[in-house]
Amino acid sequence: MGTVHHLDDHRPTTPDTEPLVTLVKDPTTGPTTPDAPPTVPPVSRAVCAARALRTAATHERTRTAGRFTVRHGMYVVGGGRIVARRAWEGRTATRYERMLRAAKAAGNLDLATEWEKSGQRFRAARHQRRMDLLSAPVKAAKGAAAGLGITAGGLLLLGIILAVANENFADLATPTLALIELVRWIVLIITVVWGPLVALGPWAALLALWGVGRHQQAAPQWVLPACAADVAAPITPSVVVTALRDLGIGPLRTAVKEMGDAGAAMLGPIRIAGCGVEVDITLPSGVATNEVQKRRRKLAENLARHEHEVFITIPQAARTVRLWIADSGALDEPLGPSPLMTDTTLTADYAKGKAPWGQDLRGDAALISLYQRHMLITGLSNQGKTAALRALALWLALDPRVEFRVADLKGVGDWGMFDGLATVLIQGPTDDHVIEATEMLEDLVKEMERRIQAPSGTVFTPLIGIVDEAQVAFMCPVVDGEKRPYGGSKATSRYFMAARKIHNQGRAVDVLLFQGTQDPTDQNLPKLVREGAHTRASLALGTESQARMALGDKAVDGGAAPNLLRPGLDKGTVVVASDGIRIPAGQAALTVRTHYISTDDAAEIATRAKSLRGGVTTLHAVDRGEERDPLMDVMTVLGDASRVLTTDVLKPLTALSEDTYGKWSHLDLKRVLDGTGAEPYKSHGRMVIDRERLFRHLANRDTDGSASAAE
Ligand SMILES: Nc1ncnc2c1ncn2[C@@H]1O[C@H](COP(=O)(O)OP(=O)(O)OP(=O)(O)O)[C@@H](O)[C@H]1O
Repeated sequence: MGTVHHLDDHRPTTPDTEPLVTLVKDPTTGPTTPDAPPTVPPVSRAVCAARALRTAATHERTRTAGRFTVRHGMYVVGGGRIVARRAWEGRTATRYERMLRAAKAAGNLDLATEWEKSGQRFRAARHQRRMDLLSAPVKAAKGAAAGLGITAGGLLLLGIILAVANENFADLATPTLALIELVRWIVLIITVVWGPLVALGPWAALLALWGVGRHQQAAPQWVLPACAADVAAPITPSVVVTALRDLGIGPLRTAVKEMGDAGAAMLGPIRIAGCGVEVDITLPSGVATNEVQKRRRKLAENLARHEHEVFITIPQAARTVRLWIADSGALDEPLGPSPLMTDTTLTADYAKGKAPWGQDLRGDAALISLYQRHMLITGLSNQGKTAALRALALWLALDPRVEFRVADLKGVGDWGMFDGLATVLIQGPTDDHVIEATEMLEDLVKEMERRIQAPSGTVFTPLIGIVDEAQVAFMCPVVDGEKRPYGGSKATSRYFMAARKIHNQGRAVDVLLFQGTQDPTDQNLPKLVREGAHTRASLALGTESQARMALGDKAVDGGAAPNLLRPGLDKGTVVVASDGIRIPAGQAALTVRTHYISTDDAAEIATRAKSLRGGVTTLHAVDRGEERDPLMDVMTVLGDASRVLTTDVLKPLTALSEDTYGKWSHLDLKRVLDGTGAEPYKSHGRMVIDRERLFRHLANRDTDGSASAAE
């Protein structure tokens, strides 16, 4: 009850009584009454003191001061260690042995032999010096005696000359006395400064050790100032070796420790490469290249970089990894405009030319050949997939021989500029659009088969089918009259089978398929379709398994990692696996920052492409022979009856046009009637169509049509 009472008691309390805390902390103190002054148990003071002590000890200023003290103390200790080691190494063969071990660990046997020989030479010279030392005292005594004799003789001679010159016999001893006076003065000076020298000497020595330690940053990492790990730290051999040592790979750590300063023997020259540097590292035996590859983030952080700023590839040389390390922040700089925009006279050559797509990380132009290669580009939503794919198509459009058939299953106008350039342009996300896109692909298959049967040697113009947002097609649930699904990846799936056929046989007759898809899964991008593309490119993706879907196992195992691109920040950066682009030997993929061509700029390029070719008439639906008006045909079939069963409509429709309605199902009927107000509905348990409603729709449609025509 005491607790409740105190909670409700609003009388002022002195700060050090802390009644509430005391009651809560120590329920054994018994109930308190409002009249009795609150008791202050001794434990609360102890708690307060401990708390104050802890606050003081953990305060940021205390910690900084502590780190400062430890750091500078450790500089002296570390400096002492370094000086001692240097002195020791100067007198012994340790240095040669260390270098020998380093060269052996790095697998460089020639260098090891060199160091071994140097060590032997050092030992032989040292032996000689020691032997010379045995006879040194006798030589020194002789030398001293001779020196003394010469000096005394010299002084005497000088005295004689002085005595003769001054005609004073006493001058004979003057030079000797002057020397004695000099010695006396020197002794006097030394006795005066000796005291302060002895007092200051140790401090000067400590200062020197501190200087050495500070220069070498010889203190534990946790006490070093933050700027020691400067974000923009330049990449030096010692930075790379330390980063490798601290990767957490046991044998690598041991090898680097054995090598000490000589760990840099593992590194090739550090070369400037675009907006970063590149260095090859020959790993010591016992360390596999993929062990380093797996630790990309740690390596990057050890190098004071972000993960996306370090690329690890495996070049041809055995046991070697190649690091490309970006200058801090350089990858976030925007890339200049595309040559398609800057050079208005640019034309393209499908067979021999290469599309200027962007720049690789080294800053070299990334040029890609599209000749006889199917293409697949994937990525998360809004990362620049359409722009990257469209940039390639726009370059191809500058070759007037190339024919395009485009289905954009998003349909918000990203491909609108291909109107008047492509022979087919389907734009929209509905099932109807998927059906049209499928038919477009099936037409490509027919054309491909026709070309395959043509006499050998026939030259074909390139025919490029482009399906953007192809995942919409694979996920389409609609089934045709023969119960064949448009979507899915079964042997009966129409889109899938058409894509497969083009993949299998289109290349040789220049019928190609370019597909763009989003956020790949096994369902929206079936395995066989993924693997049928010769050029596979990926923008930022969510996971490594998606990266494998996008680029294939080989590329990912070789270091391709679109899943490590940063969604939103790395827009337009693609990882490409293709034999159409120059990929450095031993690498499986290339990271390309693509030039961004906006929709407006794309329209400008498309206008130029259109001027290169005669007018192209673009079909917005695939031509299925005679043009029929399904609603009018349904109306005809309904005749005078006010309501007709849907089952009774299909047959007469087929009689009207076998070609158009022969394969129609109830679903097709429903599809054309959707949105008309005359959709089939249930009457007495069976689906019917109402004549009156359809009539009303047609009447309105015709009025609207003539009204808009009159405008
Ligand atoms: N190369 C690039 N460099 C910089 N920004 C780019 C680049 N490409 C695209 N972007 C930016 O990304 C946005 C999305 O581009 P785009 O429409 O091509 O993406 P997407 O992946 O096709 O998107 P979604 O498939 O979700 O529609 C663009 O509006 C543009 O701002």
